[in-house]
Amino acid sequence: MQNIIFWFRNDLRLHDNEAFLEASKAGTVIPVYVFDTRYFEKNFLGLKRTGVFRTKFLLETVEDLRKNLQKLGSDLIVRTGHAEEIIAQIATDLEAAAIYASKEVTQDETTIEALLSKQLKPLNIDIDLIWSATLFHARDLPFQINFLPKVFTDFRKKIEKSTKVRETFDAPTQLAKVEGIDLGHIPTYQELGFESEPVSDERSAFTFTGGETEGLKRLNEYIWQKDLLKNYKETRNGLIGTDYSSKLSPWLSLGCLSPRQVYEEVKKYEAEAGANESTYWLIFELIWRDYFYFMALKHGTRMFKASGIKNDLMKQWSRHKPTFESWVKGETGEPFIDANMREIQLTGYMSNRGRQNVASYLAHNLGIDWTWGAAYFESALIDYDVCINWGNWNYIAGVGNDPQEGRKFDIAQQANFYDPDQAYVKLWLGENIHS
Ligand SMILES: Cc1cc2nc3c(=O)[nH]c(=O)nc-3n(C[C@H](O)[C@H](O)[C@H](O)COP(=O)(O)OP(=O)(O)OC[C@H]3O[C@@H](n4cnc5c(N)ncnc54)[C@H](O)[C@@H]3O)c2cc1C
Repeated sequence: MQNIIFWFRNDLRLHDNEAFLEASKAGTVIPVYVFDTRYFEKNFLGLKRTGVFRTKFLLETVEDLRKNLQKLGSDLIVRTGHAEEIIAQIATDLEAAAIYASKEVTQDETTIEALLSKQLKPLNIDIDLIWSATLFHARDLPFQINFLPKVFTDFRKKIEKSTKVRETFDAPTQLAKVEGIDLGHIPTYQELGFESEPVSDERSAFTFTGGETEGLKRLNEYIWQKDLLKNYKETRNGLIGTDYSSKLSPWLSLGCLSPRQVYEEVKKYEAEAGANESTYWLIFELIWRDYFYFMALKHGTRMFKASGIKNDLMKQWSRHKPTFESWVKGETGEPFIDANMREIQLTGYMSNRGRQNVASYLAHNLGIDWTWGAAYFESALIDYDVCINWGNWNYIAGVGNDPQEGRKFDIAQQANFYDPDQAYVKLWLGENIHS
């Protein structure tokens, strides 16, 4: 049987992984994961692109993936370096016939794909990139990507009317042994440039562990064991604790969970326990997630520029560092903002309600270049997803497609409504809520 390299990227799972399944059918699959050092470098703000909370989650995820592959008779080759060089080297050493991987959509990721493709050309090795990140398959969109509707509601209505979510793929049940190559070790925090692992905070709303196994467990706990889905729409704007929203985002972002798996579980619940607005709303949020992926596909690098996908060159942004730093540290003097910014700094997680408010505050109240906020989120968030993060920031900063021309929140009103007794603010800022 010919050797086929499977390059794991942001699809760190065995269930519903079409690319992996195809690779395992095409020959002896050699699973590889590369800790690409470019993602651990510092960005223009001097922050590591992948901060310590996401690193922890990623390390746990790769460890879990390796264990799950071992259970099927295979293993995971782990390397640290530049993905295109490492994958091409392994392919050469093992005389691989082809590389399979999941397709990505954004600039850095597609650049790496192109670099790999270039390295493979003289070796005459094919690369097969398979779409796997979204609920609705890119090929099933009822329009060409250039005609992606400018408004989310139009997108949602069109796709719900004419497109079916494809069925999930089962995980393979048995795999061939990986032989003739050093498996390599999962890097330590120090090897990735951190002094130590993060300190956990007992106030955290995210207390879970990385990996497909834990992701599937949380999905089951959220929908079935704790029966939380049935009230999701009413609780989702909560601020404290693990259960006000699903907390599936870190697993979805690394691909430990597939959105179609979540969809099927929701449908199963609806069939058994009944559908309601809440059960639909989780799917509605996954459609938002899809929208940002397709937006990234359509608009490319524009999403990362201050002028945004709208190419708004008129809007002037401040780049006043001390003001930005006060936002990062949670020292703006606005308690609701400061509490949220402390939470993200100390845990890597922040509620959706918090994210909307702090992003609006940075862009509209402080007038700071919103790309700084997005880059800070990239470093700090445990669930960072390039499409969702930059897409949401575009939207809130008013340089996206939002017909409302930006989302300026009245912070005091939001705090009164979502944190009426100040329990959240007190949790993060202490009893005397002056930051
Ligand atoms: C400025 C800003 C930046 C954000 N950055 C990210 C990011 O990097 N990664 C990320 O996963 N989410 C991001 N979000 C979206 C959202 O805040 C998180 O997905 C959500 O808070 C995660 O918690 P949950 O899984 O409990 O969400 P739930 O409310 O349980 O939602 C279920 C799932 O739906 C998707 N979803 C929910 N809200 C949104 C949304 N607004 N846009 C797109 N998809 C959504 C997520 O995959 C989420 O896991 C951002 C939102 C804002 C306003």
